[in-house]
Amino acid sequence: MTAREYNFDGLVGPSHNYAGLSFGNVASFSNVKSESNPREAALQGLAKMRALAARGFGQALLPPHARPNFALLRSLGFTGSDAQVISSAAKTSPVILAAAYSASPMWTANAATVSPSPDTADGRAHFTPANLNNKLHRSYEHVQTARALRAIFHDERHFAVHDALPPTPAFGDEGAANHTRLCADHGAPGVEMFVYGRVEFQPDAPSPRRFPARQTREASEAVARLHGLDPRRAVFIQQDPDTIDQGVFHNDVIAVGNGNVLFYHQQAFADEAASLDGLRRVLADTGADLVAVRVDASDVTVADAVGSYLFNSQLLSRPEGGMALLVPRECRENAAVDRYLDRLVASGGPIDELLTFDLRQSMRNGGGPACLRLRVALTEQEAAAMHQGVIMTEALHARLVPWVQKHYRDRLAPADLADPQLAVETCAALDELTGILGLPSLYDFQC
Ligand SMILES: N=C(N)NCCC[C@H](NC(=O)CCC(=O)O)C(=O)O
Repeated sequence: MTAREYNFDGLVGPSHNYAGLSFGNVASFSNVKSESNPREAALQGLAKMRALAARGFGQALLPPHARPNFALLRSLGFTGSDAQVISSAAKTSPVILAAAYSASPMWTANAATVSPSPDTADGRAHFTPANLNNKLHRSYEHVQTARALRAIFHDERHFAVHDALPPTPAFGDEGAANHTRLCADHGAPGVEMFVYGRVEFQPDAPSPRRFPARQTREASEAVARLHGLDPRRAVFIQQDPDTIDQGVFHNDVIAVGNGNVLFYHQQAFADEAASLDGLRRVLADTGADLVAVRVDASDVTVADAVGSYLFNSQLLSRPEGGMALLVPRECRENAAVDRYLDRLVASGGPIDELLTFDLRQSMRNGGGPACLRLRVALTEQEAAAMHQGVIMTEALHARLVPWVQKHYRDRLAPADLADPQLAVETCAALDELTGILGLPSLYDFQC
């Protein structure tokens, strides 16, 4: 069956800001309390979506979440009118207010894990929203994510959207950022590779010492079970705990795969040789040969990988053949990475084109091109069955740009989160957005 990969990018919400909420994410911590530009962030994201759609890649979007999250604030004891809730949270605990205001759902690689229909026992595409329970500001995203996914993938003959895993450290789940599907073809059964940072029920297993391992093996195994994956085609690999301690808080900061190609850093996995052997063997059973593009530490250090987000690139199969690597501008500004990339595309290997995008606003919170997208491989029938209003087209882009320009601020400082007007503006923006996307009643405030 022919199938095509769609990248569902997170549309950046109007409250995009730098609050330093993600311990272990170097960029989030370094840019804490600096001023953001939500308008520019949204336009940078839209420019990427538009360019990929224009090149013939499947491109769609996931809408932002309502902010601030009043349910969270009220559950933590802030009372009164919406304006009073904001004002008392701002006075008592600005960090809680920032958590309730985070635009982090823009990083849709963490929205869910997706198994396309050729991999699952019931022949449907399965989605499990990630519980993201390692960070307060991300731990409640799954509620709205499930709602949006159920609205878009509403046809239960084709799609199954599960609830998130139990929100407890044993089942820490960060979604597709730690999940890579390798295959001969999107429409053929593939190998699903789950990368975890620690094992809850085996306390002597290696784990990082400095920064948290957000994904557990137990969570990855549970998602594979929920999706009805064939155990012979699901592979579980441990991330190198030392790289987590150097700021590699998700596997997609150190490796990316597409088709039969795995582009990865030598220090990505705890046991590189065994991991690669296992993958190669399992992939061979599906009729595909693994092409491993290994980046040596002598060419690019882990620090350079984290600073440039080389591996947080999108590896894309061009409709006309060959693969392009979409990298953030920071890769061209890092001398070692820049040199490496020039050699990579000239090497005669599978990656023969570079696309460079300015995603600085998102990058400053540790979100590169690959963080901004959720990959969903769909057959033609499935693509026709999903909600069409979220598919990126020139026409949709042309409606969204003025919508952003009308509603988004061009500067947001931490103190601005205390301004009750920001909540009013956000609500108006999202209300209008549901009209543009044709997704009525997407948010609680609309019910
Ligand atoms: N690697 C992938 N797939 N995603 C990147 C997510 C970045 C996100 N940053 C933040 O949540 C920062 C928010 C702040 O500090 O304001 C995170 O750490 O979870």
